[in-house]
Amino acid sequence: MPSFSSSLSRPSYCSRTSSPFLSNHSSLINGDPRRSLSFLPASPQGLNLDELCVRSQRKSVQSSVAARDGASATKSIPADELIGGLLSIPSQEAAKVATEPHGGGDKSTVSITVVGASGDLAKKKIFPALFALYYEGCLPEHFTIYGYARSKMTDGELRDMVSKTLTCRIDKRANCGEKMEEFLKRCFYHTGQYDSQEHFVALDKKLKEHEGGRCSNRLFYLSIPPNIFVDAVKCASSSASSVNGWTRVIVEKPFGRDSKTSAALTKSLKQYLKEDQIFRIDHYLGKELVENLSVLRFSNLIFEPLWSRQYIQNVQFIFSENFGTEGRGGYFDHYGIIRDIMQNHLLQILALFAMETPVSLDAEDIRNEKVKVLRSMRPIELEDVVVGQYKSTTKGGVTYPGYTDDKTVPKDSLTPTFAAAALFIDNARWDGVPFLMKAGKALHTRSAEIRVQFRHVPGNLYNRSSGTNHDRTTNELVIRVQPDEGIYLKINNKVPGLGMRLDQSNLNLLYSARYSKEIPDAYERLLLDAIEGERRLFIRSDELDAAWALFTPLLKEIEEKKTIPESYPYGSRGPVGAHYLAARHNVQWGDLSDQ
Ligand SMILES: NC(=O)C1=CN([C@@H]2O[C@H](COP(=O)(O)OP(=O)(O)OC[C@H]3O[C@@H](n4cnc5c(N)ncnc54)[C@H](OP(=O)(O)O)[C@@H]3O)[C@@H](O)[C@H]2O)C=CC1
Ligand SMILES: O=C1O[C@H](COP(=O)(O)O)[C@@H](O)[C@H](O)[C@H]1O
Repeated sequence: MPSFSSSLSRPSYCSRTSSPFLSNHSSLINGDPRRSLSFLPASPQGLNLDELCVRSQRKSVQSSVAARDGASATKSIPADELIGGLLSIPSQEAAKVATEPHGGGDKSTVSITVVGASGDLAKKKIFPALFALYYEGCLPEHFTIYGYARSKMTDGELRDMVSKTLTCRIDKRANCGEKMEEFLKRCFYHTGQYDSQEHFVALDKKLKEHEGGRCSNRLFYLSIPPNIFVDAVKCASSSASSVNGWTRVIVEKPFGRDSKTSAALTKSLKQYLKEDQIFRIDHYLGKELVENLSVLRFSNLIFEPLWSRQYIQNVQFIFSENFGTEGRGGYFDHYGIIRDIMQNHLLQILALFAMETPVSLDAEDIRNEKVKVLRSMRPIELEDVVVGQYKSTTKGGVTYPGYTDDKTVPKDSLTPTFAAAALFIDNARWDGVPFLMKAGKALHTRSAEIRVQFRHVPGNLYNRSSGTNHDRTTNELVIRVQPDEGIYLKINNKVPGLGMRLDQSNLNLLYSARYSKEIPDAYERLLLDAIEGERRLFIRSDELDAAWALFTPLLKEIEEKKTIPESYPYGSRGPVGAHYLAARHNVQWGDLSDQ
């Protein structure tokens, strides 16, 4: 098979040079192919690490920043703003940085602080993703990981906790134990309050010890409840920012619960951080098949010409989980499925799916196109939405709890655990095409997929000759995000034999059959991107504003009218209302007819 890999010497697993996105980005946008080799900071201004560390002494650098309206503008930004609010590099350190020769990644460090390290997400996703990156050789030579939380823990206890969550890649178990040991030795813990400058100053001191006078880059991952985001950012930025490299903060969702609260959060964060330091994570954008969506469309001649109202009858974004809110009812009840899944994960995929061809594969060009799609969306009508809530059911002698059986959920809660909606994009490409979304918890299966149903063949010859209505069996392209990642295209074919019977079959790219490699977790990709300063898969503030502008009026209406969700049994296919909704738009849910 032809290989698209470049000869750059980054480990092949984490090298995204085979991706058109990164090859363009690293070599053309930053103009410095070394960035992908040595973890030089991906500053938007195209400086390499050596330059940034030295120039930060001079108080001012030229920085090309993405303007909020998406246009790129070059303006002068004081270096102290650029690097996170502090500029107190000791002169010996500065001199050291300035006199070191260019070209090596070995004089920079990356310190990753997981804020909220004792929590569920940190254990489940962040530490395992960091280990996977280390295991595959994707982390820079000098890196340190700090867990930060209020819980009292020693370094050893953190390592114990983390070690329980680590797994090895299926295809490389050989020296896994050794790698784990090495990784754990790079993990440390600091106990502190999220609003204590003093505790962050102490963290800073420890980080500096590990950084050993090298040019330091710092990444903070806010894996804490949203009500303490701003406190933690305030303390991290003013007491533990890097003084000579970059400082970035990954912020987990929820980013507010409506336009107003989201804008307030953004405003507060921007008191302490520049937009280009904020990495708003939507982990669905880090999923392999979501990444592949643009590749599929823009690098295959056969798809892009079909990508419009002319050939596509409807598009479906389906998310389903076969478990309830177990353990997260308190959080969930405040948000509901529309905020938890639709306004972010599904809408982000929709925007990627429907955007116009970006000018380039640069983050700003892609995000500009996504924003345009979001701004072109028609306000969502309540009548185009169905909400549901799961109820208890007993199957095979086992009783599954209803949503309101969760002790952390009020008995009279109207929070939807299921929603289906028809959305429209009022632009020339998509005029009149229903974009259906469906998301639910406690359904019969766990899956996430994108379904593209094409129009019927005009004047289908086989309708006439066989007397069968083949208009029902249109082509359908399915991108199965999870599980069993794959892409398949439903086509019509003749059943072999002397007669003329038509059948529908799948042209199937099943990843597990095609590739022996394990698919990386979304958090691995996103953490690596944040370390590299690649913003393409993170949400820019204007994207977030547009997403909330679309959903806020609907959410308000649902809440004000106290819309009663339709009940559905735990483990079922969801409320029947979803079928009527689809039928009103002349659509059948593909996941139901595809069993
Ligand atoms: N868990 C998941 O699957 C997902 C989580 N997220 C988001 O990621 C973030 C972290 O999630 P998760 O790990 O589940 O959260 P947790 O509830 O587990 O909280 C993480 C840590 O924050 C501290 N904490 C919890 N509540 C408070 C509080 N009221 N005040 C101060 N500190 C508190 C605790 O650490 P300590 O007491 O030691 O300080 C806790 O271990 C949240 O924003 C969540 O919405 C997003 C997607 C999925
Ligand atoms: O963001 C969230 O996502 C998870 C589902 O993520 P997945 O990668 O396991 O599909 C969902 O369970 C959770 O409610 C939501 O907050």
